Amino acid sequence: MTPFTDQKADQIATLGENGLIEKITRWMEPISPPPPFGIGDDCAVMDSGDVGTLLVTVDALIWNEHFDDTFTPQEAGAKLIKRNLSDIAAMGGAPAGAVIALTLSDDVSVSWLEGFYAGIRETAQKWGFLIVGGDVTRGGASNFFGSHLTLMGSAARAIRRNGGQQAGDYILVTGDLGGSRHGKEKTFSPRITEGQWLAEQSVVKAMIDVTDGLAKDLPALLPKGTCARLNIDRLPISQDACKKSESSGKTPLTHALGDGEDYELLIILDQNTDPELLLEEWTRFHKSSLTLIGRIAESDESTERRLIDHATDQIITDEAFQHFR
Ligand SMILES: Nc1ncnc2c1ncn2[C@@H]1O[C@H](COP(=O)(O)OP(=O)(O)OP(=O)(O)O)[C@@H](O)[C@H]1O
Ligand SMILES: Cc1ncc(C[n+]2csc(CCOP(=O)(O)O)c2C)c(N)n1
Ligand SMILES: [Mg+2]
Repeated sequence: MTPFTDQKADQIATLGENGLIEKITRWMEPISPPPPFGIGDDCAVMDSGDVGTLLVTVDALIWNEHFDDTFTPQEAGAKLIKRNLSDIAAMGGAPAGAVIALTLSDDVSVSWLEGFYAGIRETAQKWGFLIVGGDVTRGGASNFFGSHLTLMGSAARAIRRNGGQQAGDYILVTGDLGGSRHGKEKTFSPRITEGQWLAEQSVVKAMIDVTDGLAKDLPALLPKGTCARLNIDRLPISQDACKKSESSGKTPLTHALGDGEDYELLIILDQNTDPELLLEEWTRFHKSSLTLIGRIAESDESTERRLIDHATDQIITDEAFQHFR
């Protein structure tokens, strides 16, 4: 029996990425605790007694899915590390050690791999953690390169996706959004320092990193019975999103909400605080920007977990990035 099928109804493409993870969550239920200890957050949280809170995350870098021939091998290696660091940042953590699994076809170049590992080495050194092992396995005769990094870390206070946020709380985002294929997919810097600083602020309730686009990652922070009311004119839309819109025929807003690979932090702030105070403090410590983009609000069924344009009351319908679609 092969892992593959010709039956459309049985293909993961019919299910979509979210549907597949929902299924896996159900299949795993007896052996997988609820988040943040199991499936459902940026990292899994493990209680390690007196060492503090441990974080674990795994993310892939696959040829023609996450990088292409415009990448140098160093950029590809760095991206594998930075994608995982972004998830540690989203919990307010620091990286501690990692293992790498490679799945390679026979024709992968040794000199390319050397460059790939140089990118890994430089990036891990920059962020101060060790690669403690890994695995190599064969992925067919030709044209396959897959890599997976399992990264462990720790956090004094791990910020979850669900931190008891509710209608009235503020929504903020670091950096700017959209157009990542124009360069940010290679040059982004994971928001590790920013994530740790935010975790020290008791008014920060919840956090996620924006990898699939605001249109998908913001709903993951919205409790049942709520929506996000956004001040669209305040949304930090990148220059690259505007550049992209010139050739795509889509609006810069559509790119900002749906391109993905922003690797920014999306933050929920307690409503019983003045967000201006946090924004002011922020500028004293960080070069990157932080923007207040809206608030969580109560919703009816038709607007539940949707993004609403606060100025017009219209539902924003943009699609985010999804695999298997
Ligand atoms: N194959 C799988 N088996 C078990 N759990 C999974 C699997 N794939 C994803 N998950 C879990 O589902 C949750 C959501 O996964 P998702 O990949 O969307 O999060 P993420 O890692 O933050 O996103 P990204 O991959 O864009 O960085 C996470 O808790 C993750 O550990
Ligand atoms: C060759 C190539 N094709 C497509 C893209 C765009 N892309 C790939 S993965 C992803 C979102 C997060 O994925 P994941 O859920 O795997 O973390 C996006 C926006 C790219 N960068 N390079
Ligand atoms: Mg994440």
